[in-house]
Amino acid sequence: MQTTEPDHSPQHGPDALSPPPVGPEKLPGIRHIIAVGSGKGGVGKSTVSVNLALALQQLGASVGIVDADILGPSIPGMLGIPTGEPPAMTPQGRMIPAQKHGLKVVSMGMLTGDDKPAVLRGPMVGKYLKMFVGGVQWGLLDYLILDLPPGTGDTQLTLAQSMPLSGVVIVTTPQAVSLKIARRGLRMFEKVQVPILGIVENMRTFTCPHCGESTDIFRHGGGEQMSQELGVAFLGALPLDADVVTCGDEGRPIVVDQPTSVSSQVYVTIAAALVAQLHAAVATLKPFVWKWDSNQGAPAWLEDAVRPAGARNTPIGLLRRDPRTLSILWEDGHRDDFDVRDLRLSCHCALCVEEMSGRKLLDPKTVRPDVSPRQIVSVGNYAIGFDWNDGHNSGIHSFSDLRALGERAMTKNVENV
Ligand SMILES: Nc1ncnc2c1ncn2[C@@H]1O[C@H](COP(=O)(O)OP(=O)(O)OP(=O)(O)O)[C@@H](O)[C@H]1O
Repeated sequence: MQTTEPDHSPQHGPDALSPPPVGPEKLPGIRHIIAVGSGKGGVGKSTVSVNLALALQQLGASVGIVDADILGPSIPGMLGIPTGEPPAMTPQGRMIPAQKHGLKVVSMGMLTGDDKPAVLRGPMVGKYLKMFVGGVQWGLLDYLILDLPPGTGDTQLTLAQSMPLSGVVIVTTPQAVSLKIARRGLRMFEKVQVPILGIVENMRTFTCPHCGESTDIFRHGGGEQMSQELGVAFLGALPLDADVVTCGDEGRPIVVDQPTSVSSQVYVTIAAALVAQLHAAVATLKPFVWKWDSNQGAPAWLEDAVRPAGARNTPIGLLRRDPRTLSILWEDGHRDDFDVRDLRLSCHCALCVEEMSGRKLLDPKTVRPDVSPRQIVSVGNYAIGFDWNDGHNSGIHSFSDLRALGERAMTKNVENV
């Protein structure tokens, strides 16, 4: 039988210290299901999952965690939960999760033990995953964290398509190779319409405990740059910290063992940013296919979602102001009005701009004055794609490009005054 601690987890709902989680429950009793993923292995995804869960708990939420790495479970070890002891079951045949440090936990490691590999075929992995989420007596949870295995394969797709995820947090380290793979993982989630809640950069700066000098061993700021490029929130950067390893190995995660350490404080900041993102996500635009002439399928215009500290690259409204003008309202309250022909001219797809040199291939003289969109579609939560009435339909405008375009136009107008 799996040992469980008495339930010290905070109360669900109005008593919580953090802003109450918003939105309808994703599963009965569970407000938000949040996947934590990465492209590359070993970037600290499980460490982040565990400490983020504990930091959310510190903010007053009740939190569960599923070790969705069915083939290589590591969460029991990090939390100090004995492995190979099957969990207790309710009379109705639902699994009772283990409890440690106030978190409710389910992992394949509890069934198989640490050193016995679970040899399962793809469909079985999917079945276990569904059981670990839907077949568990979770009780009331504000957040259920799913620690995904690395990669962009079957498990991630099964989860993304079969679970009502509130979104995914992507963990990366600052090296180029990790960023590249994280970007691929991010795109996969966007393709299957899972909101990206933000990027966490792990192992950024190492501060020598002897001399106090800081070194960026794996470079610096790549995660932040990626978030800007893709218009995705940057949740925070964690230092490279030897104590994180020791704490993880000893089953006492750093947020529990050293709550005042720099790492723990960053975790609490990341948890708060994640909660803010979930609030914002409730108000963000839903996917759309928008017929320009008839305005059928027009996306929302959510003025109520404007926040002074809102993201610059997150649109909260798109509007056909008149047949020649597309307005975009950004979360920080700024509005851009784009002439649709200017948007056609600014297309930078491979047909309009030479990829290697950046040389413009599109001659403005060849673009008719009355060019306008036939259709505009959302592309993940980072861009829109245009189908133009001149037959061109390969261009995608990312929100960060559109915001920059609006800014350039504004500067030009000021210069011309
Ligand atoms: N910020 C950090 N500073 C130092 N070490 C860290 C940090 N984050 C994680 N680690 C260490 O890196 C190793 C890998 O971490 P972890 O197992 O969390 O990665 P993962 O991405 O989940 O791996 P996998 O791909 O196997 O699932 C562990 O030894 C962990 O203690």
